Amino acid sequence: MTKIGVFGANGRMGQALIEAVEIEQGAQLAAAFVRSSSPFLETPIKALQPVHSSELTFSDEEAKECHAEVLIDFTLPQGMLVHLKTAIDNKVPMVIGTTGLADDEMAQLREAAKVIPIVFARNFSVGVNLLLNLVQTAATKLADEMDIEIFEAHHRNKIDAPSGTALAIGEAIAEAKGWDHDEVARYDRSSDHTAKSQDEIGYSVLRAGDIVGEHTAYFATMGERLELTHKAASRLTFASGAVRAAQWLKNKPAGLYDMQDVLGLK
Ligand SMILES: NC(=O)C1=CN([C@@H]2O[C@H](COP(=O)(O)OP(=O)(O)OC[C@H]3O[C@@H](n4cnc5c(N)ncnc54)[C@H](OP(=O)(O)O)[C@@H]3O)[C@@H](O)[C@H]2O)C=CC1
Ligand SMILES: O=C(O)C1=N[C@H](C(=O)O)C[C@H](O)C1
Repeated sequence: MTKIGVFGANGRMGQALIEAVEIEQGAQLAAAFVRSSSPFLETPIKALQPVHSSELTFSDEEAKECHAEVLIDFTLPQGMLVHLKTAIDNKVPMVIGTTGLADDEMAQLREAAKVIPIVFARNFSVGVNLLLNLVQTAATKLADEMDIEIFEAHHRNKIDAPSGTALAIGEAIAEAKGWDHDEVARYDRSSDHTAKSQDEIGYSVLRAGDIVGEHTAYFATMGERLELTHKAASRLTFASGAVRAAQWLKNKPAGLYDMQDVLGLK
């Protein structure tokens, strides 16, 4: 049995994580945390996620006392860093799905992984993690004059762009091509009126309605086009992957792991 603590329990992913812990065999909810300023503090978990118990939510400042064997964070970068400090101070492994991390925030995560085991993934679905391998095959096997573009679509409330998954796909392609991702990524064509180069990865973004998460990598040339697409239909897909990662991580040594490690896809 793996006892799991969930941060951001009132968030979209927090609620999906509580449901996933309930569903997954061998997982148990140690505690659900919200911010100490949250209107959801000390409300029944059942109010957030009906399938769960009527135990109350705790403040994330109380996480050190919850006896969780693994902590899961899908919040925002500034919240994740506070929660990460709690995990380090208490030597508790952590699963992190928060996206939109700046370089210095990513550096802090890497430092933390020298002390505790961490699974960090910008997408916890099986399909996207397979897609990361498929785009590398396409990037290396297809002719060099292919145009490479990445499109992502998400719900209206997503604030980081491009999505963490889109960037992970672009970074996987850049690695396969031997490119420096930061040099080849092109995010905005509105002020740069030059033709498409085959040595660049273009990104485009859509935000609308309740789209859970869709990603397409395009490999196009004259006369043909390959599109590799993943569509998530439910947040439970990501949440179940994160709970699986937590169970996998429980007894691992300190280090930075990703979902491909968990799934054995490397
Ligand atoms: N890796 C993956 O597979 C996936 C990653 N994500 C990522 O997960 C993250 C959350 O997404 P989502 O659930 O849709 O977002 P929501 O806005 O629904 O939830 C965010 C949660 O984080 C909490 N939070 C925000 N800031 C802080 C802070 N400073 N300290 C403590 N808690 C804080 C919020 O609390 P409050 O309500 O009090 O503000 C809320 O509970 C995003 O980064 C998203 O990209 C999402 C899906 C899949
Ligand atoms: O915010 C979301 O919703 C999602 N975020 C992740 C990302 O940024 O890639 C994963 C998923 O697509 C949903």
